[in-house]
Amino acid sequence: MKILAINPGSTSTKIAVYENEKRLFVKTFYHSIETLSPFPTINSQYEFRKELILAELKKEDVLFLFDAVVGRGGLLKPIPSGVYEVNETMLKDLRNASMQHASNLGGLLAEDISRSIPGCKAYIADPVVVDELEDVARISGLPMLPRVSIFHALNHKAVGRKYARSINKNYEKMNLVIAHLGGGISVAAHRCGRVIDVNNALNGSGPFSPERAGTLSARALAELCFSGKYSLQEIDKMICGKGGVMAHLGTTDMPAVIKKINDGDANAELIVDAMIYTVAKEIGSMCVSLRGNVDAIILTGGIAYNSYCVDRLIGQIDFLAPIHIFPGEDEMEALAFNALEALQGNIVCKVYN
Ligand SMILES: Nc1ncnc2c1ncn2[C@@H]1O[C@H](COP(=O)(O)OP(=O)(O)OP(=O)(O)O)[C@@H](O)[C@H]1O
Ligand SMILES: CCCC(=O)O
Repeated sequence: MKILAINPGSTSTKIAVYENEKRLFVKTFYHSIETLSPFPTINSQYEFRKELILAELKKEDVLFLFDAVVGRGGLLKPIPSGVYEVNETMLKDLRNASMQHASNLGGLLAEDISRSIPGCKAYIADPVVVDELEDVARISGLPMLPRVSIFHALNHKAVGRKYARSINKNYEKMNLVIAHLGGGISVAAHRCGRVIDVNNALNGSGPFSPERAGTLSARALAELCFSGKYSLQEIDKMICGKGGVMAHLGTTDMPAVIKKINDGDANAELIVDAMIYTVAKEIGSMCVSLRGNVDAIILTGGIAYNSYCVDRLIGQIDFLAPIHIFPGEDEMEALAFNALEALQGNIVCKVYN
């Protein structure tokens, strides 16, 4: 079985081709701010990203050989974890998503490319809107603003399963707290294979991150909104894109920030320590969601490569449960393996409606 996986990110498009479980090639196209600035919306980047992918596949001579094309899915309606065959309802919701997110292009590109290949399936797997919250975790202090599950579901699930396999256990029988530490940060309580609580990593809840503001004072934010100084778009950017470390230090490049700290920048040190402190508190809170019954805490995402951040974080949470580090992310492999399982009939595809 040959599978094409597509993962559109805010500043990159990653593609990978798999023959069953073997990766044949992977390619990351980085998109500079200058390249993307002519596009007013994420959806308007569609043709640009599609042409890049098709040109690469032609170069590799694999264009018409796929059994499935699988894309990272976007801001759909909340859905259970799993693999979904792309259908008309999904395409419509991806085109009209209420928020911009690069992963909205994943399902659209998968369907478009698969259409010209006879018998080829189009899938998405574990999109950012995977929702397995317990009822109590949905309720906020305002009925009209319930808590919402938006997080790095694909990598959370892949890393949870990988850790369980590494100790010959079943992910569905374990209790894990997983923290994805990337440009955005999500911390989730996984109880027996279900994410019963997680911060909304996109929309201002939980820890602050390299580019997101995390939980803010509601009243102070309301005052900012009504100050007349900012548009909704500008406030949106403060919450997601230009918040967090970016707002304090003008960069999301954590290795560069750590270098500043090593060169004696006390303010950079304070900001990174503060970010780590918010992550540690969120991890503690997810341990409470699991009533202290936690088999392991797993740290993943780009920042998990960095010993400064990881050591400080561990220093604050090591009394809670054993900690394991899975740096980076496994999203391409997770997409391809999910598609392979669906093609082979080992899992039943879910229907989006
Ligand atoms: N070796 C490293 N040491 C420290 N930080 C790193 C390292 N590599 C990447 N990062 C930081 O991790 C963040 C990006 O992480 P990652 O690549 O997991 O996320 P992303 O795909 O950009 O965003 P997200 O994870 O929110 O989808 C950036 O802030 C980057 O500076
Ligand atoms: C929260 C979902 C993925 C991301 O944009 O960081």
